[in-house]
Amino acid sequence: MKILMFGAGVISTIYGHAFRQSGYEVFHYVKPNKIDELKNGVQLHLLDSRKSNPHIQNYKPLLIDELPSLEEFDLVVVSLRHYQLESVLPLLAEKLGKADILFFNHLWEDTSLIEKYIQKGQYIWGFPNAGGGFYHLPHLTLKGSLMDSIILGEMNGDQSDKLMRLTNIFQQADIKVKVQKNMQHWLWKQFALNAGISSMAVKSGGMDELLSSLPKIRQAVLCIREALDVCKARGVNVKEFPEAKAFYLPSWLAAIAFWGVTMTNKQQREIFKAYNHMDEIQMIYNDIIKTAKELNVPVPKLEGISVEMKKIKLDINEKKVSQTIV
Ligand SMILES: NC(=O)C1=CN([C@@H]2O[C@H](COP(=O)(O)OP(=O)(O)OC[C@H]3O[C@@H](n4cnc5c(N)ncnc54)[C@H](OP(=O)(O)O)[C@@H]3O)[C@@H](O)[C@H]2O)C=CC1
Ligand SMILES: CC(C)(CO)C(=O)C(=O)O
Repeated sequence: MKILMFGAGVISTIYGHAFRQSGYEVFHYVKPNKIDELKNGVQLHLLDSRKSNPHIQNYKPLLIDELPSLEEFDLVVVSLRHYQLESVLPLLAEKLGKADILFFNHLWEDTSLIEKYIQKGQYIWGFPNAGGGFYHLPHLTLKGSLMDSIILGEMNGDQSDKLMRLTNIFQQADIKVKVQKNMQHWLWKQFALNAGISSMAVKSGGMDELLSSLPKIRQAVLCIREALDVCKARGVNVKEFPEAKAFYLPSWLAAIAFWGVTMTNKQQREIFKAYNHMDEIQMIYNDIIKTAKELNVPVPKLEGISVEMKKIKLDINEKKVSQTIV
């Protein structure tokens, strides 16, 4: 089995490593300037819910800086920040041939963006149940978690052969697949959850500060509800997703439940704490606010964070985590 990971970001590295562990031949297509940065590999500090011990290991990705024909591969995984997608679509389309692509990231547009370049039947969407961030300690280190399941679904809800084939590939790496019938709505809902949580983390001065304060978590719950209102205005029945429905409990109860999850699920807590893409947080926030304006959805709590969001520059979490694991 030959797999191409587009890039060597957090998600591509975590799953590239998991695929290699299960015997697949994994290549990472990276920009030329990354070859030198990655030549000594990446030190992984991963909580892996498939195993009892944390995973501490050096991963040396096989790197290529020229994209070959994608038909050579059994699976092509593209996991980028949502706002990077558009810039890579022409290149992917040029190299695609008869191959299929798994997009494995957030999406806030609709799929017409993708279909300007890639036909409906040639891609599928998934979402990782993993995450974290890179730290220079000074060796390049990826701190985060890998859970034992992912989300996957055809945009039209079909149980296609492609879906089955991809499910098998993940299952052989001990990763279960939870199939979503309405992937577009699932992705919008997920984007809204991210917007609410990560913008309140910024407002709180960091994820630790947020997760250790019930009043702040309650504010995050209220922000999430506003972001979910934007999804509702796009026609999403948010209550059909249990992880979103929980935020409609009375706000203190929802806050306690959320805090409880982060206390008991140490992998999820680690993802929240190690995640450090401050510019992505800013873009997700800006996108939610923009759509709220377009659709006339009031989002006063989120708008109340605009000053802090504009000031985002430095990576607060990076400093904290580096102190704890060196
Ligand atoms: N990190 C996390 O905890 C989680 C992330 N996600 C989602 O998964 C998606 C991916 O996230 P993540 O892996 O963290 O993001 P990263 O920024 O770590 O990874 C994206 C990678 O793609 C590379 N890239 C971008 N454009 C190109 C290009 N033209 N050619 C080659 N490489 C390119 C980037 O390289 P460069 O940096 O050089 O531009 C970067 O290494 C996002 O939607 C994110 O929200 C979901 C759950 C958790
Ligand atoms: C960890 C988090 C919230 C990024 O912080 C995420 O899981 C997501 O992007 O949906």
